[in-house]
Amino acid sequence: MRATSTPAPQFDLRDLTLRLSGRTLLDGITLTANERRIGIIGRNGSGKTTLARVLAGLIPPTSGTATLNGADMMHDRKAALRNIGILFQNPDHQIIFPTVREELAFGLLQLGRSKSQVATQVTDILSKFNKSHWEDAATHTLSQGQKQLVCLMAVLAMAPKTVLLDEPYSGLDIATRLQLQRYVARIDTTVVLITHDPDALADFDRVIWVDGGKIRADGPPATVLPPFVAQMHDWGALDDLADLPD
Ligand SMILES: Nc1ncnc2c1ncn2[C@@H]1O[C@H](COP(=O)(O)OP(=O)(O)OP(=O)(O)O)[C@@H](O)[C@H]1O
Repeated sequence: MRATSTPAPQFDLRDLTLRLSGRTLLDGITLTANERRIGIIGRNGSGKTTLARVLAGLIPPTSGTATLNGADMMHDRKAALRNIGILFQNPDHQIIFPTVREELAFGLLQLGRSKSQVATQVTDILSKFNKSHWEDAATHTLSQGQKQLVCLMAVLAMAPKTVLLDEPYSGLDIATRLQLQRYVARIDTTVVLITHDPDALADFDRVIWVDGGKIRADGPPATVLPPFVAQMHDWGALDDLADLPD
């Protein structure tokens, strides 16, 4: 009988720990995940962005392992480009090219595509978002929401298996947020969304609550979000903003 091999889980984190400057930022995180919509919530400074950076292979963990679809993002940069695309909170930290065309082309060139393939794919992604008229636009003239959409298109053009969005809606007005959320809802691959907005995760398959670099709760939104919101209100009644880090 032919042996059937089970595909590696999309995310496989084992005892992931990160210590920097004498502080433990991630503390023994272990989980596997295959869901299509995963939310990550937690207080400011709880370790969400740090976890995202380790997942994407941008920071090496101090100990433990993190693999995505069986590949170690830290040691296999080609696999990292295919597996994960990240949209950070501030598009100004992500956009480096003077025109939208060059910005969208960059990642595709990194994937080794030819110049003519890249030109076609840039045209395609702009047309998919009804933004063909943006191709020659100067990136510095775009609004925050427009820049965020350029970053999202740049990520999606590379067709990664997972799209990781780190607070993509902060700094956007309600209308722009709703428009961008609509684009995100249409993404037909796995989405990991880091957010402070519990409502944005109500329809998700799974929510992971990170607290002090550890997983405090992990499950469906209906289980994880109510205690999270209650805890946030309890903390809101304190004045721990006055505390300084150790
Ligand atoms: N390079 C670094 N060296 C030392 N400490 C760091 C470093 N980067 C982040 N930290 C600390 O790690 C902790 C977690 O930061 P992180 O940015 O991951 O939190 P977060 O949950 O994404 O927060 P926010 O919701 O505010 O974006 C914070 O206390 C931060 O000060």
